[in-house]
Amino acid sequence: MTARILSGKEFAARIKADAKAEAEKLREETGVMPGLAVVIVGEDPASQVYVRNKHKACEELGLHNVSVEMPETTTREELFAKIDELNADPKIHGILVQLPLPKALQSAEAEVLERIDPNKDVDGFHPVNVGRLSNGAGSLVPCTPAGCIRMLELADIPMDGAKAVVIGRSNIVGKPMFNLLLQHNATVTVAHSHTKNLAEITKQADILVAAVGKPGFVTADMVKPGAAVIDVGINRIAPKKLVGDVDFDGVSEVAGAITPVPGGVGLLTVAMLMQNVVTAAKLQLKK
Ligand SMILES: Nc1nc(=O)c2c([nH]1)NC[C@@H]1CN(c3ccc(C(=O)N[C@@H](CCC(=O)O)C(=O)O)cc3)C=[N+]21
Ligand SMILES: [Mg+2]
Repeated sequence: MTARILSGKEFAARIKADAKAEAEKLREETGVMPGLAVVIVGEDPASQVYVRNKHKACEELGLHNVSVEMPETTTREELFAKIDELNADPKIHGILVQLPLPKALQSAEAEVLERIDPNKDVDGFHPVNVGRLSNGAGSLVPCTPAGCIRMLELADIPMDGAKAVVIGRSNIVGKPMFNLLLQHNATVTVAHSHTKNLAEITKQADILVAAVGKPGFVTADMVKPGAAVIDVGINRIAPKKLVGDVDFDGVSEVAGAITPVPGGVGLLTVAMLMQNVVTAAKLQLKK
């Protein structure tokens, strides 16, 4: 069997088209065009692809967008002041502070994320939005997991009653993915680096999500025949070679559906960010 390839390009195009229509309607009705600010502190080369793709997507949708570049030596207070300024800026509806922060600011990461107005938090990382998601009332949900769920819906892959296994328990992917799959009535297991007999668990999954950060970690022997395998890994193994957490060639012989890297989940992440900017603009107009 050869798996159906779930094209990030195709699903991202649908998510962006919906967000674009919503943004245009909002502008007609209120005169407001949603706007995004991306704050980048220092120069992390891995972040640059993402920032470039985000910028292109904003242009494609006609969204207002600004990049705020701050030096590596930025202090916690300077970053707070910038966030306060963006929180107060009526043209900016979404604020994203690119992670990881430089070493000197990493201990302040939680404070930085909490400084962002929760209704402008298009990453969905603010504790208020984490709580809303956990309570089932999330509107600004982390882009990567939200994009994966939207793709499963668009691809008609059933979540209701399915057994889902998420490998990885990060705040950015694993935990919000758990909450979203649960809300869609999947039976969800979260596995991680301390999990025993991992393959025994992953082999039960109808939906297997890999968010580990290790190239080729998920191999064919860990996958149930016919399963949907979502590869969230972004591992740069050479300057121009990006691979996921899934051994794509081996696993695509066993799985029913699989996302490639590149061209998979990364594109969904950017598309869902666009949707979150529009959603954030609506949240602010309601106030
Ligand atoms: N506050 C914050 N929010 C984030 O969402 C965030 C972040 N910080 N820091 C970095 C990571 C990484 N990330 C990516 C998203 C899309 C692609 C992407 O567009 N990938 C394409 C292109 C890959 C390529 O050609 O290199 C693909 O997979 O096909 C990559 C990486 C978002 N992140
Ligand atoms: Mg992918």
